[in-house]
Amino acid sequence: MKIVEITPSTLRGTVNIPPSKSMSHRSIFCAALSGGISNIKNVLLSEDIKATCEAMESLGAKIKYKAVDEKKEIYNLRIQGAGRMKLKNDKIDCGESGSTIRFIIPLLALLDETVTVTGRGRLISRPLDAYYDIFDQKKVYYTNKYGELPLTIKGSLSSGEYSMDGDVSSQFITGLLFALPLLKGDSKLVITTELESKPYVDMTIEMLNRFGIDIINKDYREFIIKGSQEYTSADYSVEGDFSQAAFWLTAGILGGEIYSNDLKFSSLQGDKVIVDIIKKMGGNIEKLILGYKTSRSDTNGTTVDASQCPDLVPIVSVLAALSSGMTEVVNAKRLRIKESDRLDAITQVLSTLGADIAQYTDGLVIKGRGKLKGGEVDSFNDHRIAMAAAVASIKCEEKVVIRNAQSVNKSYPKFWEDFVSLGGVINELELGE
Ligand SMILES: O=C(O)C1=C[C@@H](OP(=O)(O)O)[C@@H](O)[C@H](O)C1
Ligand SMILES: C=C(OP(=O)(O)O)C(=O)O
Repeated sequence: MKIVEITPSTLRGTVNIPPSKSMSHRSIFCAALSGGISNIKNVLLSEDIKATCEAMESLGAKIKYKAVDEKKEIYNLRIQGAGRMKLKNDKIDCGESGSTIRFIIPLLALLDETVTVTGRGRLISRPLDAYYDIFDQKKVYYTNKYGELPLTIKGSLSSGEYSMDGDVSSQFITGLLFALPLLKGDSKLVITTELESKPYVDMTIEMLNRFGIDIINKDYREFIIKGSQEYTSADYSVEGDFSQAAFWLTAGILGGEIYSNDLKFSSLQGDKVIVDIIKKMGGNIEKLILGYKTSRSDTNGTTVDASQCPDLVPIVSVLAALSSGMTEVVNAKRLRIKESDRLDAITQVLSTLGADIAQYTDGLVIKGRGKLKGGEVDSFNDHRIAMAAAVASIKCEEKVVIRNAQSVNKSYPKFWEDFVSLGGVINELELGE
């Protein structure tokens, strides 16, 4: 376990935002399913992306890694796709990556071979029921003890009508959109309730289009998927990650001046909305050529609807805890089934640091104050909680100690290095398990 002790300081300087995790997963999946060679450039080999690469190698893709910036773990990937998948390994470990497991399961259910998927940490119990319902309807055999991983599947999905609730996780919809075009016949995916995390579905469809797959989106209520489609190879360079940028943009508002570079303004990433949230709260944020500059500002509380940008909640809660007035985070039920129960984790962490915060079933209420106290907190093994606590330290009077600080490896292995490069003062301690 890594423990990071932070002595509060103002952060300032320039940070190159790491490549998007969501776009990396999607491009690697698509490249691996094509019959040719794709070059996927600017990939951060975080734990989750490594899980996706290994999973797709298990389906027959061959991946060559060329370091672009070894220190930052950024690589260009040359992916020889497997076309129609060829199962090389019947045990697939998705690590702690929800995206990897939810994107791959429908593909495995096309194979008609016995294959087991597993994972670690909270992934073991993160819900997959949306797929089990489909498997029951479509007569795909599966077995899982107590509803948890490992999950063994043997079956063959058939084309036709599929239906799914829109408020559990868009990752199930993405998973089906990857697999259904490969069936012989046409399919229709009906979303039975208002779809949450819509931008993630837009990102999926954009990536599928790049790789030659066509999906008709009927107002997020129905997706029409023609059968017998083929993935074609493509080259793609991964854009910067707005979910990660949110930490540094907020750090700039709380402290000195921070330049967050390598962001694509026309990105489909829903977490781009962090820019609007900061503006709405009264933060100084300026669009420059390469990204944004944020600088110390007095901000005010607001209402944040988390339904389309769940991953922003931990860091937006930090900003809210240090803004005047009340902030309400609404429509955030899904946060309870992420790497941690994020509504509970952020409430515990921020309360320990001295914030005034309360949780309810699907949201948070935060009463802001000028400063926090500091203290010792756990990341709950959740990367976004660790990173949010680190940014909160900027406005703490005393030291902040973060246990399980290695959880950042899931999406941003060089987070602590970037924190220090911006002037963060940390002491790291490695303890045995
Ligand atoms: O498809 C994706 O890349 C993701 C979808 C979101 O999940 P939900 O759809 O479950 O909200 C998000 O929280 C996750 O970090 C990444
Ligand atoms: C929830 C996340 O990822 P995943 O669902 O892919 O584990 C995340 O990155 O915050």
